[in-house]
Amino acid sequence: MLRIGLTGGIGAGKSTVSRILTDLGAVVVDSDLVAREVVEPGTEGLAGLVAEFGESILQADGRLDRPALAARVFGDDAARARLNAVVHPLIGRRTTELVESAAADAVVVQDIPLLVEGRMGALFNLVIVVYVDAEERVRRLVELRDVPEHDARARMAAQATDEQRRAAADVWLDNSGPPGSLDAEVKALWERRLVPFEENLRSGAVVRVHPTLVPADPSWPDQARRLIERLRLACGPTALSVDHIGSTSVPGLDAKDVIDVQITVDSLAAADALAGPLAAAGYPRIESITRDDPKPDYAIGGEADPALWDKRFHGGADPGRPVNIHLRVDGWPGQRFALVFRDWLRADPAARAEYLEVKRRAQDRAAGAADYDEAIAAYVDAKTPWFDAAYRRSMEWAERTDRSPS
Ligand SMILES: CC(C)(COP(=O)(O)OP(=O)(O)OC[C@H]1O[C@@H](n2cnc3c(N)ncnc32)[C@H](O)[C@@H]1O)[C@@H](O)C(=O)NCCC(=O)NCCS
Ligand SMILES: Nc1ncnc2c1ncn2[C@@H]1O[C@H](COP(=O)(O)OP(=O)(O)OP(=O)(O)O)[C@@H](O)[C@H]1O
Repeated sequence: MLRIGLTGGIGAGKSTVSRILTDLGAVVVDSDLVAREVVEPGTEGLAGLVAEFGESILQADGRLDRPALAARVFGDDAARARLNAVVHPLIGRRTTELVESAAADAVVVQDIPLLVEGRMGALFNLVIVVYVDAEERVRRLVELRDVPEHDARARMAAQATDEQRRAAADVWLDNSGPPGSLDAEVKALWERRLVPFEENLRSGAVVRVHPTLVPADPSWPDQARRLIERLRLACGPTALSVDHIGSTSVPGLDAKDVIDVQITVDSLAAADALAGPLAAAGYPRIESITRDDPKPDYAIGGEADPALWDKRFHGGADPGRPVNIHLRVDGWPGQRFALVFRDWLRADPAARAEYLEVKRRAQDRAAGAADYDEAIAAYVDAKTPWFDAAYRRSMEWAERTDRSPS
């Protein structure tokens, strides 16, 4: 089962996107509908609200007077917090039941207006944000849905900002265009990313990309941050630290469009214990980067016992975001080097330029390869001699500047 979180500010078009996804075959769980269900007459939810806000929030027929409650909570942070404290746990429980009843191969889309506010992003394999500028949202709510303008604005003020939503978004859908303008984009997302992602997740397949350099992407650190949040959740306290490493962690450095992350653990046995949870979260283990090289790490730092370079290696199931996940043991040379090498490149423009040249040559060598495995092997081989020296240089730099990895 692939779990997608769908969110956006009020009036941005979540329901519109949900409908397109439902037509394509997704199982949609709508939090606004669940929120209504848990306060139906006779429920624990409605009793809780009456205990909190009094009988004045009931209509004559005993049902919740929604406009009356809305008038009390939008514009009053404390009252809204009391409302949320009553209903959110009930919404969460019922949502879990609905999600668990979906088929094993379902793409489940949870439409959650308050996903960002509730910091729920890491619970999902992917977060989709629907965006429309606030003034246009007000216009649509007032003109198309008859929402009073002050109510629309009060709700917006009670929600996350566009900037906060952008930071949480793996996929950003701009719904500023005319009706229907998102149809093709959502269909392409479904066919090219969500369906293959679900298949990969179920079969344990990982996404591989040919080693081609792309210009530095300023959104890499944000993408890594979301990946790290998901990995922390999957690993729990067994992960002593989860860090963005590699070229995508060095601002301005062109790189393969693959995010590298290091999970530090206290033993290889601890890394092995994480294989199951990581695979379930969409990050299955790979035996080796290349077909012929059972020890994928660079044979560098010759003074150290090669066994101390051992690690576990995982990839990702999302076709839209290739990742390399390195599990290494705390204090072993490879674990330290990953962090020191990153910090050295961040601090030293000349080292960065040198490394870029090495990567360009490696890319050229990989370009002639017959298949993926050969290409990666050629790419890694071309970089290894430089890495051997870079290991010593970066470690010397760390000692000289008295840096422990930041
Ligand atoms: C206050 C209530 C009774 C008003 O009902 P009403 O029918 O007017 O609105 P409805 O529930 O359809 O929500 C419409 C939109 O308002 C916004 N909204 C609703 N509740 C909240 C909230 N607690 N905080 C911020 N925005 C909210 C969302 O964008 C939502 O999509 C109702 O919104 C409610 O019970 N809210 C608490 C549950 C909740 O948080 N729901 C939203 C996400 S799960
Ligand atoms: N591209 C568009 N152009 C114009 N109007 C649109 C567009 N997309 C959606 N709308 C309209 O804007 C309004 C809000 O859209 P929708 O109901 O999908 O938003 P929502 O994010 O689900 O809102 P809510 O937060 O209330 O659940 C609706 O009346 C919808 O028909």
